[in-house]
Parts: sequence; structure tokens; C-alpha cells
Amino acid sequence: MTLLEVTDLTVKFYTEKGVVNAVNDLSFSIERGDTFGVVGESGAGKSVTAHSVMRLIERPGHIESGEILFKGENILEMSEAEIRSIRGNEISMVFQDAQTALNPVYPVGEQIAEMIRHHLDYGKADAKERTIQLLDTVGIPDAPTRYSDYPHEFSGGMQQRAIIAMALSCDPDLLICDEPTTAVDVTTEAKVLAEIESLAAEFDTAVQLITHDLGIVADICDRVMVMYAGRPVEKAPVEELYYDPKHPYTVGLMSSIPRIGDDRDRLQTIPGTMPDLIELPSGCTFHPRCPYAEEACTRTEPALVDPETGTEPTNDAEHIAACLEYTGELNAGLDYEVQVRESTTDERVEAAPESGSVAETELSSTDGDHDD
Ligand SMILES: Nc1ncnc2c1ncn2[C@@H]1O[C@H](COP(=O)(O)OP(=O)(O)OP(=O)(O)O)[C@@H](O)[C@H]1O
Repeated sequence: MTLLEVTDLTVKFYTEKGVVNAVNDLSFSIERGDTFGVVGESGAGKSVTAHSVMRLIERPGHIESGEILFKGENILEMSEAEIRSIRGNEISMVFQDAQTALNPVYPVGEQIAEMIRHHLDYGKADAKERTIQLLDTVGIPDAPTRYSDYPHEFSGGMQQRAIIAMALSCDPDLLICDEPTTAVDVTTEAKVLAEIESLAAEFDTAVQLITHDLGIVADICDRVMVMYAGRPVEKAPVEELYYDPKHPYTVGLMSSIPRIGDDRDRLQTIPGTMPDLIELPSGCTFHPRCPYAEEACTRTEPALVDPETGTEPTNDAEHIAACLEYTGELNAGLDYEVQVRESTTDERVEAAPESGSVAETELSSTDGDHDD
């Protein structure tokens, strides 16, 4: 049975300025042990999607329609007690502002042990032992001593790992990580991500990783969903997305990956910003920013289709995209090139949109040592 199956999810926020269409008709699924990336710029609806899965959407937000099946049970129809027993237990989440998840006045170890006692009904000594084991697993050096340290005695990277340990403490089936590394430096980021990856493998935990960075997705995800203005515009196994991106927005995102020592101004490659979600553009919501947009794109909203056939995807279709190119409605077509450069240490993919800019990313895995 599929672990998580989201179908036609629509979420709106009723604000004074108007109704924000945060998530529109979104469907995706995550299998057990899968690492699923959700990418897109700020405001794409990534966090709202994750919060919906945890049923944490609060007023003025409202889940308008859709189904969220977790192990076959509809999360949206569960009682408060049922959803509470799943949250932090079978599904746990590392939030964007992860550091605030630690209470500054209690030792880190005690906070994790408390979670374990609460959710797994462990005795005091067993909970402490499991906590120390977990701290050790996430790479906290000298875990038995560090157990009694307060959050401020941990470095940012160590705090982040402690939070991941906390999220994993109940051995969840699904770990949702919302930009888990925004608050840490680049070196720590690579280590934390490697940690999530190896722990997920060790515990057979599925991961939904939310990020705006396709480079991170390349490092650790199996499958990816690219979101734009509350909708999925492309879904694919990670390698296919990199070698053969089908949606112009994905190509634009790949162009935006900044690299150290890179003198090209990559962040400029997608002109404009995410549209106002109160008044979405007509037709394809990406058309105002798309270098290939034609008249048809201002009128017709593209459906997610199998790019090979241009038809509605079958259930087992792995790569799907929402662009009129694939339903034969564009005259000039898409004009970008994907180049694959291989080197001894990594593989790089480049995609060049019409503007002449080049998208590039690495398909190498992060190094997973534990130093801070
Ligand atoms: N409580 C709220 N009230 C009003 N609008 C909201 C609220 N929460 C989210 N939204 C709106 O929903 C849209 C999607 O937000 P969301 O946080 O999911 O984006 P995101 O892709 O996760 O972006 P980021 O990477 O910045 O977190 C945004 O336009 C946001 O303004």
C-alpha cells in the first residue's frame, strides 16, 4: 500500500486582501522508504502542502477539497485524537525554523527523551538510552555527556541534528523536512542532508524534503515534484529531471543554482517573480515569465501530461509535465538544450534556455562525516 497519497488537494487562505490560492489541485504520492523532493520558489505552496499533510492548516487557511491518504486512511477525516497520535509519531516534521523546536530552558537530551516516553511509552532509563543512541547516530560527538547540555551549548549544526534526532526518535514512517538547512552554513548543510539521507535509509523512513534548491534534491532525492504557484508543473525521477527537464520553469530553476567560483549571474535567469496568488494569471500561471510563452499559453491552462504522448498520464507514468508543448498547442516549441558533462568526481548537467543562460547542477552525493 502506498504510504502517502495526496489527491486533488486545494488549500486557500481567506485574507483581508482576498482569497489566496495557495495549493491548487495537487496530487502526489510517496512510497515507503522513498525520498521525495518538493521544489519551487518562495510562495510556491510547498510548506502549505506539508502542513496540510500534518493537518496543521489554521484559519484563515482552509483545506477546500482533496484527499490525503496515509496508509490508506484519510487524514482529513480523522478525529483530533487520531491525527494527534499520528503527528510526531508516524509522521514527523522538521520545520523551517527548526531551532525554535528546542526549548532553551531544558537540556537537549531530556527533551528528546521526553518525546520518546510520551510517544513510545518507554521508561525513564530506556528513553535516555535511546536518546543517547540517537544523538550518537546523528553525529553528536560524546553523546552521553552532551545529553545534559542546554540548546545554547550546541552549535547551530548540532542543534539541527538534535532536532532531526527528535523527529526520528519515534521511528516515523514519514519524515517531512521543510527547508531543514536554511539556518545553517553550507558545510553543515551538506552534512545534515547526508545525515537525513543515511538515517532515512537505516530506519526505512520515507522523506518529503522541501527546498528551493534543486542541487540539494539532486543529492538526496529519488523523485521530485516541481511546484509553481500552488501547482505541480513537473514530476519525475531525479535523474530524469536533471538530464531531461520538460518544463521551462524547471529549466529556469536549474539555471538559478548558484555555484562557488561561478561568474555567471544565474539567479537572474528566471525573469520576474511568482504571481499574486490572489489573482492568478490566466492560462498557464508561468506564462508571464516563460521565454517560450505564446498566445495559447495566456488562454489555456496546461494539464499534467505524459510528455511522450501528450495524454493524461497513466498511474505508473514516472515523468509528467504541464506545458502546452506536449499537447501540440505551441507553434514554435521549446528551445533549450541539455548538455551532460561528466568528470571524474561528478557529473554535471547543463540546460540552455533560449536566453542563452545555462543551467547546471551536480549529481554527486554529499560527503557524510560528522564534524562540525
Ligand atoms: N497564514 C497564512 N495567511 C495567508 N496566506 C498564507 C498563510 N500561510 C501561507 N500563505 C500563503 O500561501 C502561499 C504559499 O505559501 P508556502 O509557505 O506554502 O510557500 P513555500 O513554497 O513553502 O514558500 P517558502 O519557500 O517561502 O516557505 C503564499 O502565497 C503564502 O503567502
